[in-house]
Amino acid sequence: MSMAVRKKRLTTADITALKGVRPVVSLTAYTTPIAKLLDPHCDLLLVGDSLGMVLYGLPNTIPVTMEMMIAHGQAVMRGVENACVIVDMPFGSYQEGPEQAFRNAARLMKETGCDGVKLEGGAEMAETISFLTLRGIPVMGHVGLMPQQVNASGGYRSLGRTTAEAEKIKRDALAVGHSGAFSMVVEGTIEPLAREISDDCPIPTIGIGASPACDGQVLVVDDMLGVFTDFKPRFVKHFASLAPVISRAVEDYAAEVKARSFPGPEHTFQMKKQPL
Ligand SMILES: Nc1nc(=O)c2c([nH]1)NC[C@@H]1CN(c3ccc(C(=O)N[C@@H](CCC(=O)O)C(=O)O)cc3)CN21
Ligand SMILES: CC(C)C(=O)C(=O)O
Ligand SMILES: [Mg+2]
Repeated sequence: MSMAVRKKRLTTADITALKGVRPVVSLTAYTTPIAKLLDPHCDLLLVGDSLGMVLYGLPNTIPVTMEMMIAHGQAVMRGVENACVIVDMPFGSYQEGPEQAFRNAARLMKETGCDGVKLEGGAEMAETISFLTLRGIPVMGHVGLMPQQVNASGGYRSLGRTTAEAEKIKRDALAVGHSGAFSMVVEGTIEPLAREISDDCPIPTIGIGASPACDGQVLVVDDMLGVFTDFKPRFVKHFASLAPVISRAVEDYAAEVKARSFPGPEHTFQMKKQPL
């Protein structure tokens, strides 16, 4: 007798348990077909608010809404059977305090079926992270370069080069690390600082522009595939260059339409052959 066995998706607890075992593999995902392609190879898929810049052409992540995060969270959930799925809380949906954060995080969980949420912030967010985790919402932290602070920090630059800056980020990481968060993103920090944080925090650090010293890595999928090319930060590696592939395909299509060589007979419907 054989039973159909379905392997269960990774939980946030499974991600935490990977610390000290092997690096956590993570990428962003925003759509069902891309989630299906990434799912077998990734431990964690992040529905990042970077979708505002990557999918919607916005100048930064500030205008991203709950409705956008819910729509794309639902799309990604339809494509996964292995990876843990985390949805970014957008700017303005959690900074007022723990109650506002819980209300919006619960909405993301209920309406998408995701495994947890991510929010940006250091020591000032530790109380909010504890409030959510104690009430059943797994939270991923995000310290170092925090893109939702772009209007306060005046741009996207790597951090931790001065001792004052490094000490603040260290304090932030430790506060998040002891707040109940299951894991945290460390973004845009120098290697020695990322190593110290990873050594001293009890939860996995997932780096982006934060060196190989982290307990895992994450990249924006459109960056690593070479689809999104408006800017290329130093930390991005193009594992493929799809932009020119897409351009060439569209160029060929345009030429064939103009030449009437597409659609061909194999793409064309005809009347059934009738008996004479
Ligand atoms: N497509 C995309 N990829 C990302 O990694 C990403 C987003 N969008 N949107 C949200 C934030 C913004 N991020 C960014 C954007 C630009 C740089 C950048 O241009 N960095 C330069 C300068 C670094 C410095 O001055 O220290 C670099 O060369 O890395 C870094 C992070 C990271 N996140
Ligand atoms: C790159 C990750 C960490 C992120 O926050 C995003 O994609 O929005
Ligand atoms: Mg984000």
